[in-house]
Amino acid sequence: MKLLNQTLKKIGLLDQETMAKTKNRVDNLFKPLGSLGRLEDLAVQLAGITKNSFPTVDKKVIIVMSADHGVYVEGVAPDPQIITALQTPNFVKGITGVCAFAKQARADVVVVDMGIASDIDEPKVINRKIRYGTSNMAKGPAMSREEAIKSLEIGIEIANDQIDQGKNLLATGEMGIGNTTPSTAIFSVIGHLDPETIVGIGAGLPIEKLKHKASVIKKAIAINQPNPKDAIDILSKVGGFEIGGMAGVFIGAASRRIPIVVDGFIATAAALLAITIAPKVKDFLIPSHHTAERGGKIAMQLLGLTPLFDIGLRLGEGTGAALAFNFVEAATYMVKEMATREEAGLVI
Ligand SMILES: O=C(O)c1ccc[n+]([C@@H]2O[C@H](COP(=O)([O-])O)[C@@H](O)[C@H]2O)c1
Ligand SMILES: Cc1cc2nc[nH]c2cc1C
Repeated sequence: MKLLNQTLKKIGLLDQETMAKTKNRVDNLFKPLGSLGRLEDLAVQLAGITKNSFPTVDKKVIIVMSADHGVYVEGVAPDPQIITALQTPNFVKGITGVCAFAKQARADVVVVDMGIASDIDEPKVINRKIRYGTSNMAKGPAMSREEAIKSLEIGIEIANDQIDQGKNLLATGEMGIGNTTPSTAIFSVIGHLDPETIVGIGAGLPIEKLKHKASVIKKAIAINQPNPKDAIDILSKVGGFEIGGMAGVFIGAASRRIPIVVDGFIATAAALLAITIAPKVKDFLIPSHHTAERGGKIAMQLLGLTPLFDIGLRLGEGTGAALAFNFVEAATYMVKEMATREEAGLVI
């Protein structure tokens, strides 16, 4: 709890002066006013985060967190649970979806075992296993409050390690068979929503099983009664180890004034927990895409952010975040490389 509290105390506000200076430069670039759309907003946000009108975001990393879920036994996911353990080493081998896009974006991928249900025989996967999967949230809390805090603090430590190594743009991704179920529970609790109105197919659950998935989520909420105002309570009762880890990464990045990209449905649930713990974290978040998962649009509304693009992604892993890195870096090139009217010698 000490690391979490110390980190929360360090989170500041966006620097309004640098933002105003950058907005002025962007408005004076030789182009029609506002014609570079969201890239202009990104440039101003990055200036506010870094207190620098000309920030560099060339050292990028996607932190992929893996874990398993006790609620899997309720039949809420289409794939064998072992896929979490099988796919996780593939992230360090460079052969997954997120690795392909990270390579294109010149980003590192760091992989963390937060609580996979079996041991991972791959030394490059960082072993921060809290437990061999959460407990079944349809029967009781997914984890203890201590474990929830531990997951947040591991996320903070991983973010700090990466930033200490020089990373200046972070993102989170995840892998966890069944994790759209706790994510939907988190949105339902914080948004006071009936799970049936937002539940989706996840990695491809047959439509006829959706009602069952919603009923499992409803049962988990009814049994555990998470307090919608206490994100640590929600995380412990209906969350997951990788979800807590990602929430910790968001908090850690914000405390160091490092921009951080939010990926899809599960990462959005983690970001929502992070801003429920510390509302100031929101200013440091950059949402990548609208996931095609059914509740995705509502999830983003709960977070209060508008993603950069909507191209039907629903893989997770950090794939959307890796693509978004290109937009974020482009915004910094726009400010640096384009000339203002004055710099271009124009007097009209
Ligand atoms: O990020 C998303 O928007 C997303 C949407 C649906 C599924 N996923 C991925 O699919 C897995 C979870 O799906 P499920 O059906 O097992 O709950 C997990 O490994 C996620 O990375 C990810
Ligand atoms: C193959 C596979 C890859 C994934 N990557 C993220 N979630 C996933 C789920 C499955 C099933």
